[in-house]
Amino acid sequence: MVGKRTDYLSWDEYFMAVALLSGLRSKDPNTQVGACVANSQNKIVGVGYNGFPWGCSDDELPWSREGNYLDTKYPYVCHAELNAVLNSISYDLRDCRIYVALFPCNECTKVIIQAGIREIIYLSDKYADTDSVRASKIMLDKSNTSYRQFTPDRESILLHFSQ
Ligand SMILES: O=c1[nH]c(=O)n([C@H]2C[C@H](O)[C@@H](COP(=O)(O)O)O2)cc1CO
Ligand SMILES: [Zn+2]
Repeated sequence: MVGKRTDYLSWDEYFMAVALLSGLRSKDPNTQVGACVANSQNKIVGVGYNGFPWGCSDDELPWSREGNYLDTKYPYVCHAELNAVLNSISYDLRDCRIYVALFPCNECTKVIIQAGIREIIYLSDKYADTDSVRASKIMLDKSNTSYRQFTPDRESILLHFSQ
């Protein structure tokens, strides 16, 4: 009897990889964030990445990090998590999980909690020492929304377009 493949992706690896793949769509030159929402049946119900709102051209708005506020990306960019929730095919995200490349900021955390998402699985926590992420954790703890860091069992996943 031929047994099953053994190196198939786990659900966590699969959804995190979809989040990272989505992040590759981002035009942000500094930080590309992707997010993937999966429901309790392990179906993907929303994906997103950081980018400017509909109709706001990437060629007309700045991707700068520094300078006058209005000349930076910060007031304009929609975060990956917000887009994943807004792009969702399901209105009700109760009991879903969200996979994100970067720990959610406080504004996305509000969106995640209000949408009813019950768990955040993140890869990087590079802004852990900011008040935004501290506020996220305060709100997540109070609302009993769990979060855990994704610990990969493999270094990378390779995709080949030529078979
Ligand atoms: O949770 C997040 N989700 C998300 O999409 N982002 C986006 C906004 C910006 O485009 C970029 C952060 O830019 P920077 O690392 O250069 O400050 O990542 C940032 C965060 C956390 O700050
Ligand atoms: Zn955010």
